[in-house]
Amino acid sequence: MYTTFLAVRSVATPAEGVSVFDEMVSGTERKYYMLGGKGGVGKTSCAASLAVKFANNGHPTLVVSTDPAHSLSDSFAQDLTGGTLVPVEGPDSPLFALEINPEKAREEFRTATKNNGGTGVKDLMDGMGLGLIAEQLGELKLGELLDTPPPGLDEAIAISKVIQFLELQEYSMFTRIVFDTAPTGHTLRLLSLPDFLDASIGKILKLKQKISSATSAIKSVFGQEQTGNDAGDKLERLRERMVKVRELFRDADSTEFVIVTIPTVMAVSESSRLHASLKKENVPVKRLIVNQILPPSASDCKFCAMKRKDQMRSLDMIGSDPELSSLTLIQAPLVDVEIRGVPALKFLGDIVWK
Ligand SMILES: Nc1ncnc2c1ncn2[C@@H]1O[C@H](COP(=O)(O)OP(=O)(O)OP(=O)(O)O)[C@@H](O)[C@H]1O
Repeated sequence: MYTTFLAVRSVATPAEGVSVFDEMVSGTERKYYMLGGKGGVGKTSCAASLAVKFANNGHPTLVVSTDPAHSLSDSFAQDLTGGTLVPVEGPDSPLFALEINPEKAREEFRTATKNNGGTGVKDLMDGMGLGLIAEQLGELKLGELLDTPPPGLDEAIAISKVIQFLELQEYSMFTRIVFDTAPTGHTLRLLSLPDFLDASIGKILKLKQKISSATSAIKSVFGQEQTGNDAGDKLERLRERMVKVRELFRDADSTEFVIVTIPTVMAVSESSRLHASLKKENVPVKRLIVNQILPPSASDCKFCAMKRKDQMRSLDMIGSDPELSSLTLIQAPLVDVEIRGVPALKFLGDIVWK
């Protein structure tokens, strides 16, 4: 059995009589929760426990991971891999998981782009004496961009894939969607990425348009069959989805980014920087989970006493940090067993999400 001591304290208390979780669970319109923070602080455990709690409170819920390490499978102690919707056994209402492998998503996108246009268009252009435009297209280096992706591109493509899925009928049932996001650095880069993608994809699309009007003029002279512009369409759809992701991240009515941290000076400092950058990007943040707090004990060993004192200092630091002090603080204890499987996640969820 799990034993714990728990304190959920609010620095900025939510509206009188309304608990943190009441606010999160109310309403049947779709809401997104994104959990982010430094590696290893407990994002996956908190995300999975929130998803279990939503499902146990009547919300058909989807929990998404774009982490190549497949930590959701480990956390739920069930095989949730495969890149498609997988039901999670245990909760009262439907809970599904979706694990997207970012590297695989980029590879799929690259293959599709290559097959549908990349080299195909170039060969066609060469054959028609339009090598110059083909070279220009080559200079845009889409292949290279996908071979050596800039930081965050994998996650961006993976998240855009999730957004694409969410448009499908089978996903319409979900009223709560919980993202177990990538670690801090990647998350930040991802948030600034859509602007970059927007610019580079826009450039590619313009050139594609130029080429297709040139080729259709030539084709109409020689009576050749018109080929599709699938790669262009694909890029356009990726661009549209990236814009959607950016809007979704910033929509305070439907989305909340929850920062997860641990009580160490390093983690708190990083969380403070994370909140500052999220604010700059207009991403709505209301809550900060401080996870793995040592519970008090009557018979304290010297190590525990020292450790707890250290943790208290970090908590005080949060209280006086200009970035973090305005957030609702949720303290979660370090429990004495590893949190794996639905019963353990329910246990953690009942502690964290009150
Ligand atoms: N409050 C807690 N008490 C005890 N163990 C915990 C607690 N929170 C998390 N853990 C354990 O810590 C480990 C890391 O947790 P988790 O995988 O949730 O972190 P993460 O931030 O998602 O990590 P990563 O960034 O590597 O994906 C796991 O073994 C988990 O069971």
